[in-house]
Order: sequence, then C-alpha cells, then structure tokens
Amino acid sequence: MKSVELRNVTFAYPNGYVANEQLNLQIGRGERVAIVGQNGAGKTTAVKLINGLHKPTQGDVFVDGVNTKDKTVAQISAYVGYVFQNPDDQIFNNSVKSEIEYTLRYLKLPSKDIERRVERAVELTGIGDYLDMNPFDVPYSIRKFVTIAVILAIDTPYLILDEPTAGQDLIGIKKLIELMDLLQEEQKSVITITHDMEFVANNFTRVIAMANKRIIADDTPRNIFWHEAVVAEAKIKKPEIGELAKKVGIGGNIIYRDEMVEKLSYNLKPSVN
Ligand SMILES: Nc1ncnc2c1ncn2[C@@H]1O[C@H](COP(=O)(O)OP(=O)(O)OP(=O)(O)O)[C@@H](O)[C@H]1O
Repeated sequence: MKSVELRNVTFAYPNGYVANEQLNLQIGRGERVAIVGQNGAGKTTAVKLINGLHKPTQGDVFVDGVNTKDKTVAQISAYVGYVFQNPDDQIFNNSVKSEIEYTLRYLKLPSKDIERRVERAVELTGIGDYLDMNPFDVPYSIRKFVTIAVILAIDTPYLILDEPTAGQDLIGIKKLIELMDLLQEEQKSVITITHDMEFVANNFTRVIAMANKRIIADDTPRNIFWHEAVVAEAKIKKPEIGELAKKVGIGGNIIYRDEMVEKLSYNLKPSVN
C-alpha cells in the first residue's frame, strides 16, 4: 500500500532535546487525518519527520516505501508538501506568482506545464487578484493560501497543513474544506495539525492525539473527544456541542449539533402512556 509510515521513531534536536518518542503511524493515500494535542506535544516535529526536514534519531520513516534517510529533503518534497504554520517562514519571493512558480522552475518543468499548474493552484485557492503583489503585502489569511497554492502547484500526493484555519474567517475555512474534499477525491492525503476542534469534528474521520512527545490515541473524533483521559492528557477541548452535552448530562457521546437537536427533541417528546 502506498503510504507514509513512521516506525518506532524517536527524534532529538541537535541540542539533545527529545521531541518525539516511539512514534508509530501509517497514513495511506487518500486519507485525511487531523493531528491534535497540547502546545509542545511534538506535532510539528512529527510532520517535519514525514517530509524529511528532520531525519529520525532512532527508527525509520517511509514515504511510499522509501526510507527518508536515503533521500534529500528536495527529493521527499516532491511527494510530501508541507505548508508551514507561519506563512512568513515559507515565503521568499517578491511576487505571489513568482512564489508559486519558484519550485516548478527549480524542477525545470516545461513552461506550458508551469503555466497550467499555477493556473490550477490559483483557481483552487482563489488568489487570482493578488498574483502581482508582494506576498508580504497581502492579508495574512490570503498569504496562507499563497503558501497552500505553492504546494498545490507541486502536486504532491501527500500534503501537510500546519494550523490551516488560524487567521481564517468562515469563507477561508469553507475554501479550505472544499480544497480538502477535492484533494481526497484525487486520492491525495491531507495531514492537518490543528487546535480547532470544531474543524476536526466536522471534517475528519481520523484523529491522532499527541501528548508529551508521543501518540496517545488514533481514533475517530467521537472516540477521541469522549475519551476523557485522552482529552485531559492531550489538553484538548471537546467541540462546543460536546462540552454542552457533557455539562447538561446528555448521553450518547454527542459531538455534532444535529445529534444534540435530535437527542433533545427525543427527550422532550411526550410519553405515549
Ligand atoms: N530547534 C529546536 N531545538 C530544540 N527544541 C526544539 C526545537 N524546535 C522545537 N523544539 C521543542 O520541541 C518540542 C516540540 O515542539 P513542536 O513544535 O513539535 O510542538 P507542537 O506540538 O507542534 O507545538 P505547537 O502546537 O505549539 O506548534 C517543544 O518543546 C519545542 O520547544
């Protein structure tokens, strides 16, 4: 099966700080996965292992069966695209268009192909009005879409989005969801780090919870959000509806508004007897 896989992976930064311990994880093509957990749990470190920016101190990372230790970051980035948490850490060209074109030119793709890829990435991210602007002059929410467009144009089978909803309004979030749906239809994998639990509950079926350098759960949103020990250890919050259901003592491990409405209307139905 084509997948990214972490096998018994431990990673220590050059200063000796161990940020990931004994990670085991497999994500197949076409899967959509959310990684959640407290600040400093090791989420960003883990995804940087997937795209080869970090190489494991112990254990192995495979991308479609190839060990990342045997490849350069540039080689792996043709398979795994990483959209940084902060777009300013990623952007270095002086126009939006040249930012999107940069890697494609580096890869020496034919100009017709570059044009086609840029056009598609721009259309999918809706940034057509900003192409000639300096990326640092466009609003933060758009700048994030510029960095997403860069990765879309490279057309990698795996995409990592670090905090994609941060700084986005409802329109931006809707655009992101449409994008993730489309990528999934194309059998591409989207791996998303996020602190936005509503976004997780509504858009993912697989959630990986991290705490203290380790993966502590890999399950559905409902099982994650109603596993109180996981919620406490990963320091995550249930989606608001889940919190409310817990407060008012409604059973059923609710995490969605519709479930809440259904449960409440059922409870309020007059008894037949
Ligand atoms: N270059 C580095 N050198 C040493 N320690 C680092 C380095 N980068 C990160 N760390 C440490 O590794 C730990 C894990 O960081 P990481 O960024 O992976 O966490 P995270 O779960 O993504 O957190 P957040 O949600 O805040 O982004 C943190 O304690 C962080 O301080």
